[in-house]
Amino acid sequence: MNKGRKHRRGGRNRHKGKAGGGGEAAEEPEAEVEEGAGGPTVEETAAAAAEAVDAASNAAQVAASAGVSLQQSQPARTETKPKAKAPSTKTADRLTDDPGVTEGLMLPEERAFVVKNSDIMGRYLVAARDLEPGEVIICEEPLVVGPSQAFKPFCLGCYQRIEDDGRPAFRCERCGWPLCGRACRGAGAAGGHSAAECSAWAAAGLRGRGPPAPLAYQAVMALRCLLLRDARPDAWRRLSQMESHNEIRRKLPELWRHNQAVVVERIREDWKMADRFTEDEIHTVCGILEVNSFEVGQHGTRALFPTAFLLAHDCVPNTSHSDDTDDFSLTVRAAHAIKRGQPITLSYAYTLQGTLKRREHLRESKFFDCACARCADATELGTQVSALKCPKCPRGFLLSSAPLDAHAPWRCGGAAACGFVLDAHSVRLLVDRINEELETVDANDVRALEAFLKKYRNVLHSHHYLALSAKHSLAQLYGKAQGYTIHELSDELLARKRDICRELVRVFDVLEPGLTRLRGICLYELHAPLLILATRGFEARAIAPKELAARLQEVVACLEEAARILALEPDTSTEGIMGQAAADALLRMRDWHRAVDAL
Ligand SMILES: C[S@@+](CC[C@H](N)C(=O)[O-])C[C@H]1O[C@@H](n2cnc3c(N)ncnc32)[C@H](O)[C@@H]1O
Repeated sequence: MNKGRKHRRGGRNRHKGKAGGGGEAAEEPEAEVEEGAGGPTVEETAAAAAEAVDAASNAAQVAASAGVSLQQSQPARTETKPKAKAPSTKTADRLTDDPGVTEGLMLPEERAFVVKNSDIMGRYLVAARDLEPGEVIICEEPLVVGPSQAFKPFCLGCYQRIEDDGRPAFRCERCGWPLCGRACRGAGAAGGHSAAECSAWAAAGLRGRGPPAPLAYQAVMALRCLLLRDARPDAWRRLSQMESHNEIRRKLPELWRHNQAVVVERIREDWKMADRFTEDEIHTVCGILEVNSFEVGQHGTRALFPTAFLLAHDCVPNTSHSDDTDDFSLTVRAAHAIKRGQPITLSYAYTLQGTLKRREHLRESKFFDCACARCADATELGTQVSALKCPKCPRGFLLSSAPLDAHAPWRCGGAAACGFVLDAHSVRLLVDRINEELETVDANDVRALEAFLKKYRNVLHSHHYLALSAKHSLAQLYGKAQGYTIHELSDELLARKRDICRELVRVFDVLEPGLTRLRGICLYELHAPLLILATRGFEARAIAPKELAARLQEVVACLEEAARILALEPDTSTEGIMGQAAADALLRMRDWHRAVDAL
C-alpha cells in the first residue's frame, strides 16, 4: 500500500511536466487534512489523480487504436434481392427435425439453445433456458477459413500481407502459390494452406506459372469448402446443410455472372478441376459463403462455423461475438439477459447505419427483408439515427412515413411538425451525397470532421448515423491525434470529447445494448475526459472535494462497465488489451475515489 502511494507521487511529477493548456494550473493544492490523521491528504489524492490522469492518457491511446476493428465478425457482405417478408420471430415455430445441425456439439442438457424452424427465417436459435448477460452461448472452431472477397496478395498460410509487386519472396515448393516463407505456421495446416489445397494446385500445374492474378484469391475460399468433401467429410456435411439461396441468386444475373467468371471458371478451367466439381456445386458453395460466413481475424479473412450460422438477424442483437486472432475460434455471448424461449440474434448489418442502408444491405447480401422492431419504427427506437432536419420549419424532423417500404415518402412529423413531404428518392440522393462527402474526409483530420458536422448541422439530426460516424471518429481522435493528445486538450475540447462519448453511449444503449464492444470502448473513451476535467477543476480549486467525489464516481462507473465488457474479449486482441488497461485504471481510480470520499 505504502509502496503504491510513493509510486503515485512519482506519477504526479510526471503529470506536472506535461500539463498542457492551463500550464501552471497543475499546481498542487495545499493540504487541508493533516498527514497521518487517519485519512489521505489532499496532496496524496492529487498525486493519485495525476497517476490516474496519466493512465487516462494511455487509455485514450489504446482506445483510439481499437476503433478500426469494431466491425470484425459481421457476416460478410455481397449483393442481391429480397426473399419473402422478414422476421416475425413470433411465428408458429417447430423444433428442427434435422438432428444433424447440432449433433455432437454439446450435451443437450448443457446447451443454451434449441434450434427452431420458421417459414420466414428458416432455422434459428432460441434460448433453452434463461441466459445471463455475458454467458457463453456458442464457442466453436471454424469449419473453414480463407480470404474474403477482394484481396491483395497475402500468405495463404497465415494471412499476413506479402509483396504485391508480382515477385513474392517465397513460393510453396510443391504448388507454387506465394506464401510468407518456408517456415509459415499455416503451411500444411487445416486452417491455412492445407495439404489438400496444395495437392490440388500441384496437380493443376500452377507451379510453372507466374504469380496468381489478384482475382484468383476470390476463388480460394470456395475451393477450400469444396475440398472438405474428401478431406473432412464431417465438416462438409455440416457445410452442406447451410442455406445458399440459390433460387434467388440464380435470378440475379450480375451476381451469378460474377461468380461464374471469377470462381466457377477459375476452379474448373484454370485450376483444372472440372471433373471434380460441377458448376452447380461451386455456385452453391458461393451462396453458402455469401449468406453464412463471418469476417474473422484482422487481415480480411472469413470463416464458416458449424452452429453460429444458425443465429437469426436482428438490427438490435441480443448477443455479441468475438473471434480468437490465433485460431479463429468464435465465441458468442449473451449481451444482456435473454429469457428462455426468446430468439438468440446477432446483427448481419452494421448497427450504426440507418434503416434504408441496413435493409438494402440485408436484401442484397443476405436475401431477406428485415422487419425487426427497429426497422419498423421510423425513429429507430427513439434514437433518430435516420432523421433529417426539416428544411421548411425550425424544429421539425423528416422521417419515413412507412419505414418498411423503401419508396414511402418522408414527412415532417411530431409535435413541431409542419407536414412538409420529401419523396424517398430525394432523401436517398441527399443522404448518399452527404455520405460520399464524409468518405472523402480524412478519418484522422479533426478539423475536417468538425467542419463536416458544422456544414450539415441544419440537415442531419445530431444522432443521424452519418453525424454519429463523424463523432465516432472524433471520440477517438480527441486524446490521440497529433496536436490533440489528451494533455494537450483544452477544457473545451475535453468537454467536446466527453459530450460526444456520452451521446454515442446513449445511442449504443439502445442499438447495441448490454455487454457490447462498441459500448465498452466508448465508455472507456469517456472516462478519460471526465477524469481530467475533474482533476483540473479540483487542482484549480474550482470544485470542492464533495463534487470531485461525485465526478470520480462517474469515472469509476464508466471504467467498471468498460472493464466488465472488454474482459470478455480475447486477451491479445486490441479490445482485450484495452480491457486490461481499464481494469488497471479502475484499481487506481477506486483508491483515489476512496481517498477523496474520506476528505
Ligand atoms: C446465416 S443464415 C441463418 C440460418 C438459416 N435460417 C438456415 O436455416 O440455414 C441467414 C438466412 O436466414 C434467414 N434469416 C435470418 N434472419 C432473418 C430475419 N430476421 N428475417 C428473415 N429471414 C432471416 C435469411 O434467409 C438469411 O439469408
